[in-house]
Amino acid sequence: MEGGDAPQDRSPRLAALRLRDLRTYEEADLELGPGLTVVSGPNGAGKTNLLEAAYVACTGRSFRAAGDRELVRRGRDAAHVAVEVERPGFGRATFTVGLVPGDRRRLRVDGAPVDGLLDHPSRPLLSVFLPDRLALVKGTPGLRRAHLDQVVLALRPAAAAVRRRYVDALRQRNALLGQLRAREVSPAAAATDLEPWDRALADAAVALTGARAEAVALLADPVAARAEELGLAGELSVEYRPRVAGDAEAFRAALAERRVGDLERGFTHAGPHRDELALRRDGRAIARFGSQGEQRLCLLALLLGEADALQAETGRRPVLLLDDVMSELDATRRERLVAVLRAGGQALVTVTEAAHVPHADDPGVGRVEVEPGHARALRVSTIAEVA
Ligand SMILES: Nc1ncnc2c1ncn2[C@@H]1O[C@H](COP(=O)(O)OP(=O)(O)OP(=O)(O)O)[C@@H](O)[C@H]1O
Repeated sequence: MEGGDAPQDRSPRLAALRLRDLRTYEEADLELGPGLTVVSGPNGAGKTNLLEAAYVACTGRSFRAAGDRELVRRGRDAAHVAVEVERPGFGRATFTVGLVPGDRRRLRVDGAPVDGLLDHPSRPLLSVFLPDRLALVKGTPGLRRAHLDQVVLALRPAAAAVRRRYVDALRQRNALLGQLRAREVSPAAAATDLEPWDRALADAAVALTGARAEAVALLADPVAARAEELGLAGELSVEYRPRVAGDAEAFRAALAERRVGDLERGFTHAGPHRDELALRRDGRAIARFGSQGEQRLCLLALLLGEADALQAETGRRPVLLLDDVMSELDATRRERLVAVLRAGGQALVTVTEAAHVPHADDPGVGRVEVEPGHARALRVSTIAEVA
C-alpha cells in the first residue's frame, strides 16, 4: 500500500466479543485490540470456534456453512454472540446474533432488530484463512470465480446488480434450452427463440467480465508484492482469463457458435460462468507446481493483496481471521508474515502454541488463551508503530 495518497483509514474493527452457549463456549467475554492478536490453545479447545463466532456476529452466518443446531452448544437451546465494533469517526456499535435452532436468526444492531448485518456501514469486512480454503488455490475454477465475485462486490458494491443480471439471464436461457431440447426443436428454429436471451446474456456478460477484469487489475500488483514480501520464490501473477473476451457482439457470436452443443446438453457453455482466475508463479500454475507451503503463501498473498486493494479503493481494510496459518511455514516465512500482520490492520491468528508466532510476547501483540469452554484475553493488542 502506497501510504502517501491512501484514503484515511476508516476500517471498522472488532473491539469486543461476547459469546453465550456457542459451540464449545458456555460464556466468554473478550476485549480485542486493533493490531495482531494471537489466539492459542490445544487442539479442539475452540480456537476456530472463536473466529467463527466473530464471523457469525459480523455477518449473521457461519464461514463453515454450519446450521444453528451445530452452532448452539450441545445440550443448550439457544446461543448468543455479540460483537462490539469500532469505526473511526462513527464510534461503537454492537451487533448481536441470537440463534435458536428451527427459528429465524435474530439480528440486532445496538439492540434494534435488523433484517441483515451485511449492509450496515459499521460492519467490518472479514477476510478468512482456513486450511480448507487452500482449495481456492488448488481446487476447481468455480471456487476462484466465486471468490473473485465476492472481491468484486467488496470493491464495487454496485456490481451486485451486474452479477444478478447475468445469473438471471443465464438461468432463463438455460431453462429455455431445456424446453427446446425436450421439444426437439432444430437449431435453426431455436435460434429465433433464443435471440432475445442471447442479447440479454451477452449484455450482462460484458458487464460482469468488465467488473471482474477491473477488480483483477486492482489486485494484481498488491498480490505480487505481498507474495514477494512473504518470501514466495519467483513472481506470483493473478490473471483473469475470461472464456469469451470482447464486446456483446463477440459474446453473441460465441453463443451462436455453441448453439448446437447447448441444445444437445440443455445448458449454456460459453460465458463468464466458465472463466478462470489463474494463479501462477513464474508462468506455471501454483496448484500443480507449488509445494504445500508455497500454496499457503499464495493464498495468504491473495488475501493480503485483496485487503490492500480494498483499503486503497474504499478506505476500509478487512479484519483478517487466520486459522492455523503458521503450519507448514518455515521460521523465515513466519517471521515475514508476522511483520506484515503487525504493519497494519486487525488480525486474529490461531495457533496451538503461541511460541509458533514470532514476537507473540511483544507488548504490542494481543494474546488470547483458549481452553475447552473458555477464552480469556491475556493482553490486548495495540496498533503497531510501523506505518
Ligand atoms: N455445538 C457444539 N457444542 C459443543 N462442542 C462443540 C460444538 N461444535 C463443535 N464442538 C467442539 O468444538 C471442538 C472443535 O473446536 P475448534 O475447531 O474451535 O478447535 P481448535 O481449537 O481450532 O482445534 P485445532 O487446533 O485442532 O484446529 C471439537 O471438540 C468439537 O467437538
